Amino acid sequence: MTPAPLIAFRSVDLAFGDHLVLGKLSFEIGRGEIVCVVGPSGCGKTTALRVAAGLIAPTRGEVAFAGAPVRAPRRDVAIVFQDYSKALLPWRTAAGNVSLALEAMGTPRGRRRERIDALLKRVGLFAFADKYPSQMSGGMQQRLQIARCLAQEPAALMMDEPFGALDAMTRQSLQDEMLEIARATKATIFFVTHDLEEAIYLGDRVVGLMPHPGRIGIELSVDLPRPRDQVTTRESPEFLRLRHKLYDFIHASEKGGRP
Ligand SMILES: Nc1ncnc2c1ncn2[C@@H]1O[C@H](COP(=O)(O)OP(=O)(O)OP(=O)(O)O)[C@@H](O)[C@H]1O
Repeated sequence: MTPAPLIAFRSVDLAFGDHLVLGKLSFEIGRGEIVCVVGPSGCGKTTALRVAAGLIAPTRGEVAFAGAPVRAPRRDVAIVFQDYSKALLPWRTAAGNVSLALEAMGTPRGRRRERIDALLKRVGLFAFADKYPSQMSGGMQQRLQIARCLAQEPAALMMDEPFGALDAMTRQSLQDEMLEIARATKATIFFVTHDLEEAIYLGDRVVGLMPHPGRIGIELSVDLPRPRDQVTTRESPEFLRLRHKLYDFIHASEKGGRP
């Protein structure tokens, strides 16, 4: 018997006024699975993530989390936004930003320091505990946002273009750090990206949405060995085959037809 999915979209419609953004969207994400969602601009990727996170309610249908309908944001679901500068408090140090999440969780004062140190170590920022976000690079600020999310000990991480604002080298190192975090924490990851190669590199599965309204256009299993490697994985024939399929899908769906 296959285990019950952690996240299940069940025929989700989402309309903003009379604009139907998601139409009968159905797909599932298993526990511990990394599912990357791609699709042309405006097809509803962010909207799907916001529905799954309980930030917006579906117009029809439901998203279930561990079998229960999602009706509001959950403590065990953390969201990583692209815009780290808005997600962090500029007047708090790195340690202070992580502490905020622990305070919200009700972690006793005496246990916070140890947790903060462990979380900052996990994202390679231990030496920067006393620095303010403005004293950190974009990549470091994004790692700090991730550390703050991990403080929630989330069962699922919802990541909306988290590396979209970073340069190529920083992006690759954060991809690898994220994969290591996923391996170590066994968190389930719903990852939205424009970058088809990023989706294949990270994912166990890639879901491509078609627009008007947003719905599944393609689902690809990524049978590439882990741990993945920025050079050999990206050069492998299977990676190139998947990339080809996804590019064809995006081009066709941008033109409005199925590939
Ligand atoms: N709060 C809102 N009110 C009205 N319309 C919205 C709202 N949020 C999103 N939309 C519309 O819903 C559609 C899907 O937006 P969404 O941001 O989910 O797409 P996306 O696939 O993530 O796009 P992108 O790749 O460009 O980030 C767009 O047409 C957008 O204008």
